[in-house]
Amino acid sequence: MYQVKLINKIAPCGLDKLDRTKYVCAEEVEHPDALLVRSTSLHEIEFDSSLLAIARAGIGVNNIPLERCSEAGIAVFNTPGANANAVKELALCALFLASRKISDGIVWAKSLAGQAEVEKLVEKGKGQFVGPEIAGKKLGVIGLGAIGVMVCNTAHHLDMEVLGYDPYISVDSAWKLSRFVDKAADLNTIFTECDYISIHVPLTKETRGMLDREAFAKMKKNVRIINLARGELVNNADLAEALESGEVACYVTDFPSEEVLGMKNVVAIPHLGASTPESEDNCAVFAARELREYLENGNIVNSVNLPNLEVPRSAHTRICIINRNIPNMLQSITAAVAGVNLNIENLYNKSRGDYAYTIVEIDGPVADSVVKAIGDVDGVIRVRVL
Ligand SMILES: NC(=O)c1ccc[n+]([C@@H]2O[C@H](COP(=O)([O-])OP(=O)(O)OC[C@H]3O[C@@H](n4cnc5c(N)ncnc54)[C@H](O)[C@@H]3O)[C@@H](O)[C@H]2O)c1
Ligand SMILES: O=C(O)[C@H](O)COP(=O)(O)O
Repeated sequence: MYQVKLINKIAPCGLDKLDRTKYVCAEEVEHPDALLVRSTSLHEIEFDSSLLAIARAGIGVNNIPLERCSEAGIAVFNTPGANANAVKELALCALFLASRKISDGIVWAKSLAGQAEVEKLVEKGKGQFVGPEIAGKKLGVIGLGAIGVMVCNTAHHLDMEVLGYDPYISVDSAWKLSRFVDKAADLNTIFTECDYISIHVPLTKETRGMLDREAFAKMKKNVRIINLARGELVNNADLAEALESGEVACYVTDFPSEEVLGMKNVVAIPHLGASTPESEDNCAVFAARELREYLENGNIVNSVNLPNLEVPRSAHTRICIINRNIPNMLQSITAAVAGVNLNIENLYNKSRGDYAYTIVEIDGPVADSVVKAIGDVDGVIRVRVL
């Protein structure tokens, strides 16, 4: 039986994809083959040597120690695009929240409860919540992946002028992007020209703090910023200054922190971007399928730390090897197999950065001694026989 440890609440329709005659899925699992996780941080968690895979039912993997996983031969997966529509819808909502002082207005209206002539008070007091329309304004979108592209395309239909920036845009995203979205040559163009800026990039060493004092100083006075991606993309101390001085008119974030909650003109949403039944189901189903394919067939689909390699099984046995991307690996691995006179039916190998993945198919059983010989090859990190 495969043991899958559930770190967060995962939608049941995803768990249904894991056949209970082959899988145990529970919060308490002693020696897990796999973890299913959402946003809980795994950085401080020690992994059992049994652990083969982690599936993130969602996109951001900054809660997972990727380097440590790669070194331990643990494949990490996420679910690209599976919650993009939910975040796009919240981003549209955030555009209006950033403009129209809706959340302050709602709080104020509620505060009128119990007072006489509420209708009159409403008409008298509503002037304090005036905010601009988004039509005709310029929106800058940083990061044109699954979410960013959808935000751009929809904002165009709301009559905004849209500028997009992504130096690493994928061919797939480029195909999906509306021709009405203009390409920003650099971040400065987004900073200097836009009335609204929405950020949709992963949190990495490169993007951490990308909105800082220098960036705010270049922005138009009264710019409105939407951050549904990760709190750490913004330098909080610099943001506080920019909000205080009025340089930034409003900051809408899906990542409240104590610091941010203390700032003025902040609209804080409690990380609801992917919290729709549709996206929770999508992510859970994607993640469960990725785990099943990896555990049962050794196929890697949507990994964030290892090369993707998906090929149909066409022989009795599969030897799946995670190895370093260094010279002579294939020669050493095939020598270990040939040493006992086994014939290789198929051999697949793909690399990604410092790591590579090799599938060797043999038309018959494979002795433990062969597995040991492969495992002993310098540069081999993990061997599995399926
Ligand atoms: N609030 C939520 O609940 C929620 C839900 C999903 C995703 N997210 C966050 O949103 C991020 C984006 O999600 P996605 O599904 O669009 O991911 P994605 O991988 O499809 O797109 C990310 C895009 O960012 C681009 N990028 C990377 N570095 C960049 C840089 N320095 N400058 C400009 N562009 C850069 C990439 O090229 C890619 O096109 C996730 O990484 C996650 O942190 C939040
Ligand atoms: O990166 C993501 O996919 C989002 O931040 C969603 O996180 P969640 O699954 O914890 O809602």
